[in-house]
Amino acid sequence: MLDVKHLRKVYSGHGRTVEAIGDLTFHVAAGEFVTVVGPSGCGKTTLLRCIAGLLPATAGEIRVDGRPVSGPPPGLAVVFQEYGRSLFPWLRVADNVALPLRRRKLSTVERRKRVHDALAAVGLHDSLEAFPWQLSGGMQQRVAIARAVAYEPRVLLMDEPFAAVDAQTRADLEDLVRDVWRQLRITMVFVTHDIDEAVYLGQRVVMLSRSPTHVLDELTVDLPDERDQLGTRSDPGFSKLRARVYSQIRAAKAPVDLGKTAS
Ligand SMILES: Nc1ncnc2c1ncn2[C@@H]1O[C@H](COP(=O)(O)OP(=O)(O)OP(=O)(O)O)[C@@H](O)[C@H]1O
Repeated sequence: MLDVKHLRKVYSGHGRTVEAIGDLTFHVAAGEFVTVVGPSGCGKTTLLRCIAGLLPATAGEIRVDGRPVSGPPPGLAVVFQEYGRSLFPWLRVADNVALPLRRRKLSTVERRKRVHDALAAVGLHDSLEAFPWQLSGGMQQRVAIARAVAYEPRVLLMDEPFAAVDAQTRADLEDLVRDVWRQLRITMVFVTHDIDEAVYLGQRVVMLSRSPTHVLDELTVDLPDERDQLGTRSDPGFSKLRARVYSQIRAAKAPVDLGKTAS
């Protein structure tokens, strides 16, 4: 479904050259939930922008459904970290969610149904008429997720989407994302610097080195599909997995701001 092959990305300009991504190769199968974890500044956002066709690769290739990415691929949606900047403050919630559907040839009835269903799926069926600035940060991020879901993407990329919300809201949103994935079986690529989040959410964790980035290792998360914040996180299997991810990244001499430490 998604193939990243020898991806390299170098930024240059204003007398400065940054090799953000050195040589990245990994594969994501259709319907799989893959989390990508790496230290702050290792090129996670750069990677997602390249996959989303928003940034050209310096070298290497990305394919979605076998087709090389040279612009935004059809059927792919992205949820960014900065929900405050991704929603239009002058549009009501329902109109924000309906926005990407404008290009699709849908009847008004079908469009309304998709918007309503997507907002219901994220628990915001009663906020259709609200403006984004009337909602909390967590609710705004739910709107951004609903907008992506309403589009019915085959691939959903998420770029540290919960980094700016409080711990309780973050836990709720993590469960929401897993529910959405389990219902719709979209192919998910979720990047985070939080090791616990990567293990809790993913079926597989791809671990990245510091820039110039390469894949350190990949780990299958052999935890049951049915997960919950208390039970799963206190499971000895969960602790083992997060310790493995933590030690891999620490062994690569990552900086200290790597989310939570393993115990
Ligand atoms: N437009 C740009 N021009 C030049 N350098 C850039 C640009 N965008 C990112 N970089 C550099 O590329 C590297 C990777 O940045 P990127 O934002 O992709 O990392 P990240 O892992 O997403 O970071 P964080 O976890 O802090 O969000 C960094 O050194 C950054 O300074």
